[in-house]
Amino acid sequence: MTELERYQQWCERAPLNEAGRAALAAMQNDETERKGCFGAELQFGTAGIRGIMGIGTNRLNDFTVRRTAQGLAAWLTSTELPQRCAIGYDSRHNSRRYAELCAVALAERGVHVYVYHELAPTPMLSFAVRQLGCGCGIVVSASHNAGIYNGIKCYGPDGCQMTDEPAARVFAEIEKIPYFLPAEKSFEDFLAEGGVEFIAPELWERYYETVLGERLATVPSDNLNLLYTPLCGTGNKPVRTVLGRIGVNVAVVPAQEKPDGDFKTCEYPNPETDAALNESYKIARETHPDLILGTDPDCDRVAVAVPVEGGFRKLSGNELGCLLLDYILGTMQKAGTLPADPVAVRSIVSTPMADKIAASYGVKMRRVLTGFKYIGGEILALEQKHEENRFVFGFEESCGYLKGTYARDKDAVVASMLTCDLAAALKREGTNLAEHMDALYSRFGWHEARVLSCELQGPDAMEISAGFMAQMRRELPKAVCGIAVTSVTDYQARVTRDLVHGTEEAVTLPKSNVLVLQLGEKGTVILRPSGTEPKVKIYLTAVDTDRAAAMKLLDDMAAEMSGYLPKNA
Ligand SMILES: O=P(O)(O)OC[C@H]1O[C@H](O)[C@H](O)[C@@H](O)[C@@H]1O
Repeated sequence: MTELERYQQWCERAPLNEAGRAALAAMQNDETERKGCFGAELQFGTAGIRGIMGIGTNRLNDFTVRRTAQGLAAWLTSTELPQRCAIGYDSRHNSRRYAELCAVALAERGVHVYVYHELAPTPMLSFAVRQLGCGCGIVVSASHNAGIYNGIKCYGPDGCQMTDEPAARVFAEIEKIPYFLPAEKSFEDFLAEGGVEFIAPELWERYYETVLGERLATVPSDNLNLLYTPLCGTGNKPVRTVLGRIGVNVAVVPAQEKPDGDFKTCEYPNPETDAALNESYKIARETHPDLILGTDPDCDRVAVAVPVEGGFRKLSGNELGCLLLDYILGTMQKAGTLPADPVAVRSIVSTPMADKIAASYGVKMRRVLTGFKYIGGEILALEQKHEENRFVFGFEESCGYLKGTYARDKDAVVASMLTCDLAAALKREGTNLAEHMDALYSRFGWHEARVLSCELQGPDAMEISAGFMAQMRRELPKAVCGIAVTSVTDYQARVTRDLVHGTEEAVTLPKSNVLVLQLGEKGTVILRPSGTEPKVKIYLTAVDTDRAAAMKLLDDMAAEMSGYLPKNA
């Protein structure tokens, strides 16, 4: 179907209210807007289906949400899996509404639905899927995206976001479903009949106990003064509960304490950005906490900053990953609790420094594609061999971390707890996370990293990003900053070409639109389109035994590589 045909179909058949009809009419002569709304249908990306809320096949709205849940229900009812689904949602506009629409779509097909009675973190949904023996799960959230977005993340029976294969099967079901199948019963009807029920408060308590069970510290962290922000999302209650129980003195950023779909004072609540903590910095200048910590709206990722002379040093996702990895492996090794043949996992775009830290404890780091679902997939593979206790830690440079196997998605609650315990232990030794990080750099080499990204505007974003990757494949740089490219890995073609020896090796990871240029021991350049936002990303790493040299190289690499970014930004 063409964009115009889709538009026409909605004009004729969509049961819209007056505002909806007016929005459709306004698009008639506005090709850009129409293309944005009807130019495509929402697709599964890095983290499920995500899009701007609005009218059309390419937007999140009652019809596309209902259809997605109907597709999920069609898939579930065609399997032997338990006919149960758990649903969670965050603080975004329409999140609760979409959660109810999803519940109805599943209950209509005889699936028993459990819904959180109030907003809850993504990892708590993952936990609920496992605890309640569900065949699938849903989180209504667009994670870190700006407030105009929302999304539907779909989970499998292991509590992990669906990986490519099941997601493709669900997607095939979604595509068979017409957009405007009316619902005969309401959410309240199903609640009254028992087809839908709220998740019991006991599960919250069990989750807290489980997270606390992952603790490594043996003394309270009551020497730590923390400034915390839930960034207007779901973290406020669970993070404060867990940190309270380990003794941390927590002050909360008032303007960001309550749920707010507009994310006022943090319009782009992405923990990868320094700006996510701007409001916290204002307060910290007055209150002088030991540490600042923020969790993103669905509380699966965490941002951490340390007050340093003259300001604040925000740790990157890679840095916190290295600190937590070293803390976990070091503490477990000392306590004699490190399992035999431990498994730690990172994504291919996360820092290789973690591999060196892991190796120093005799642990081999596994690498997976971008998307925490692939880390969850590694845990599932271990579980199938009854070896899940070998999993010690998983992380991504985008600020997602998991210790434990009780959830199969990144968990900012457990990450906050471990970070605070480590910070408290360091404070007792007269140091802090920033200095400790620098000590790791001195030991393992300075791995300076930066992500360049370019936001693509307008309805042609997908084509521009595809064009960018194709162009890079056609005209691969032979050198970056005068450093020869020693190998190129194309995850799409699933091959690594060693340019020094002229050999080729097959890539074992699934196909993905990613290109990796290796600059010998000096660094890497990785290119991929984002799967959650209209962006292309270039991940740079510069390595040197000298800090200034690594930073200089990184700056030079950034200057050179930014010239390759598409121009419509
Ligand atoms: O780089 P993107 O595709 O935009 O994804 C950004 C992040 O989104 C989600 O949080 C995924 O779980 C992460 O794995 C990913 O790194």
